[in-house]
Amino acid sequence: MQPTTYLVIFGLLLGIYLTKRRRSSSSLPLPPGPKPLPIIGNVHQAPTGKAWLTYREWSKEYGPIIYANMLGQPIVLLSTSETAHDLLSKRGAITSDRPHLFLATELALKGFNILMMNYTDQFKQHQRLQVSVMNATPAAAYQHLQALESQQLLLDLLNTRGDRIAFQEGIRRTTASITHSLLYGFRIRDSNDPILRTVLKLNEEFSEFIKPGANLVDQFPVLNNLPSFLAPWQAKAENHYTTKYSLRIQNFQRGMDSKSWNFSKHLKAIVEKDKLDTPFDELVFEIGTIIDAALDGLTDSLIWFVVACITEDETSGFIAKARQELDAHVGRDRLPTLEDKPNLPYITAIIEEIPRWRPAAPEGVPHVNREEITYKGYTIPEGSYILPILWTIGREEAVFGSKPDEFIPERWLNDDGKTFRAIPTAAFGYGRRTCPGRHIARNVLWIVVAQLIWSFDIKAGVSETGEPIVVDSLASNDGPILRALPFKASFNPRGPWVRELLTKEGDTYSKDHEAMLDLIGAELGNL
Ligand code: HEM
Repeated sequence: MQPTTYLVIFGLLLGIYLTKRRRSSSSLPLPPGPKPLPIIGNVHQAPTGKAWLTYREWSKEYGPIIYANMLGQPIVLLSTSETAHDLLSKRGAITSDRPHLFLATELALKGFNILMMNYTDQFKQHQRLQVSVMNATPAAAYQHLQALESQQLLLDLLNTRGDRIAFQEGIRRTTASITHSLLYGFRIRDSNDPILRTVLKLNEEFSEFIKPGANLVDQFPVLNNLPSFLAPWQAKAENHYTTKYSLRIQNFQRGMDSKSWNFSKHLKAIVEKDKLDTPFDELVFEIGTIIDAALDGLTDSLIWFVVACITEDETSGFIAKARQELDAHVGRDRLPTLEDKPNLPYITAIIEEIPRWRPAAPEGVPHVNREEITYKGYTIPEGSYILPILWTIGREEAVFGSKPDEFIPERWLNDDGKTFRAIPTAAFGYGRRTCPGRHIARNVLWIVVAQLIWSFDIKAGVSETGEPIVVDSLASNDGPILRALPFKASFNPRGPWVRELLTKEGDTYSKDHEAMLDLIGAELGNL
């Protein structure tokens, strides 16, 4: 490189540093963390992949609250339930904003994404809309529709024996069909459905956009003035936005045209009735973002459950324990339903253990503090990106007990095996930005997991020579959504009663889906 090039890069870095540098009024020190270099801070130590593993190591060295600085941007990593609750829940009034998006992501979103919106009055209005369809009471009304899709998954697995299909696709169809039914009133029958494929592609693209350093323009916004043939991110972002826009408008219109009740109709009616200041496009994008947020968390958690089954330590035998409970309380003549939940605490413990063991967002979703904070003798500068590291928080032995890397549902139960220990969950985030879909998520996971355990022996897939294929329970992508790498599994019915029951119940596509949605609408209308 020419010396002038070095000079230009240095100038740009200095510019970024000076713009982002925070001035503190406090005399208290910053929290501990890896030693920074002048100007670039800790950029040279930033993890290049699976950051949650590095952050866990840092927490062993520096403690529960860590400070790092990326080109002047303060980053605060929290590794315990206590620090996350203190800073994100108790001080939620000042720690519920989100970071500025990178420029390329801004271009791709053109401004609106509720997940990344600051905690403003406009956001609170959206939150009220979400609560009307997602808090615990309305969530309970969706259980029959969720059970219908779960039953379809069982049938699909039964008819293909699981090992001959990519069972992951069957799970994805199920979660996509639940979400699209509720939000827009139509089912997804096939994992190759073009709507589902487009949502997945857009989610994948979005994950790429938000990665630090994904596009040079994120670090050097001035580059956006280059002619478009030298600025490839512009076309990429425009294409992302237009695809998303047309998908969302089409889905919303389908929701409106559908004969039955759905979230789109319900939320539009609230906006009109309460004369809310929510523009049409914003409502349409809000509903689309709910699909994006729901789909990955649900699908990946269920796939991690299959990993837990395949890699379970024979001595812990969590499947055997769950079956004992199912056999005692449900029997073999019917599938378990959410109404059985009070009698099946071990299944509920499994549902809590899945996202502790493999959190959908292992590095958390960043919060931003609008004011400087003093905490435990440290100062946290205003505008810090505060990350609850859900991977590490869920592995805190003082809270969750020993062997935190292992899948042990018992950690959620008292010694009587029936009542629950009062331990904080981490997987759904904290404070005013806690996942609003957590009630729906827990119900979906509960129904699908209970019915899968009731129906199948879930084992590793076999090689061409008939040997079980070993699955590495840590094999995953690099995030930000934790996804198991593809693997084979086999789903064999536990006994003849399974096929008998599922065959007798028959194909779910002949059921009156619209009537089920209308029943939900009537129930919500009575709340
Ligand atoms: C196992 C499944 C799921 C997991 C583990 C999960 C986890 C999370 C986490 C960690 C956050 C960020 C919280 C924070 O900022 O502190 C979040 C946000 C969100 N989740 Fe979920 N989620 C799941 C399923 C769902 C479902 C089913 C829905 C919708 C039906 C949903 C809708 C949302 C939305 C809209 C947000 C943004 C909230 C905000 O920014 O205020 N999630 N989720």
